[in-house]
Amino acid sequence: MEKVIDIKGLVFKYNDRVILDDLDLEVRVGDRIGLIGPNGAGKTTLLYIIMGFLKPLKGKIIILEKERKEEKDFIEVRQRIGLLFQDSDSQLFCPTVKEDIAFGPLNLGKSHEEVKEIIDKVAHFFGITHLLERPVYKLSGGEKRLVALAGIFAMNPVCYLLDEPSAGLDEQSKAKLIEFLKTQSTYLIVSHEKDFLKEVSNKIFKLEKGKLFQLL
Ligand SMILES: Nc1ncnc2c1ncn2[C@@H]1O[C@H](COP(=O)(O)OP(=O)(O)OP(=O)(O)O)[C@@H](O)[C@H]1O
Repeated sequence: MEKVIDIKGLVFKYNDRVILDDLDLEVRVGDRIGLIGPNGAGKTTLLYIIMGFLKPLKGKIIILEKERKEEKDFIEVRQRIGLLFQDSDSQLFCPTVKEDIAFGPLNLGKSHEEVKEIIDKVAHFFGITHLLERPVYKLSGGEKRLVALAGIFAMNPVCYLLDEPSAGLDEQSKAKLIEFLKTQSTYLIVSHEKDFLKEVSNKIFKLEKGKLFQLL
């Protein structure tokens, strides 16, 4: 597989307002893409369309070499592409951190033994072992972000879509995030932090007036 995502001629409107206007996007294996753009430009909307949460008016969406149109086409997409929501509260819904991280791999059919090993590995990597038994709602914003990242990492996706992953992270947690990204090969990151994006991206695009412009 060469292209993970191949989108052509995407048009999306909220009511009569055009958000994405004949937009093309390719994410190839090995692409580490940074996506910037003004508030309200449509960056999150684009990620939601890739995951099948929003339906475009027009456009061809090929993900993992298959055209995706209907709801059922996106089941595989959601199993193999990891989305980090901008708001961690949209991501975390289990009573405890441990259950939240276990949810994805259990859903993928991993055994309880395998899931236990995965939880140990990702919790250790993100330095959140001490949080595993804690209720999710009692975590701080930065802790929630790390737990959400660990939950996606646990699913071993082929590509990550990360919506402002560094927002609210302290220096140490941001360094962890960067270390994590260096172990991954294919991702698209939405962020307003240009220095962070320069450090972790090999291509940078700007979304403006409904279209993507390559800056780097
Ligand atoms: N359900 C909705 N109905 C109407 N307009 C909406 C709806 N959801 C989002 N929008 C609008 O669509 C536009 C694009 O939103 P989106 O969240 O994709 O922007 P963004 O580029 O991710 O912005 P930010 O950088 O602020 O996170 C915004 O102007 C937003 O107000």
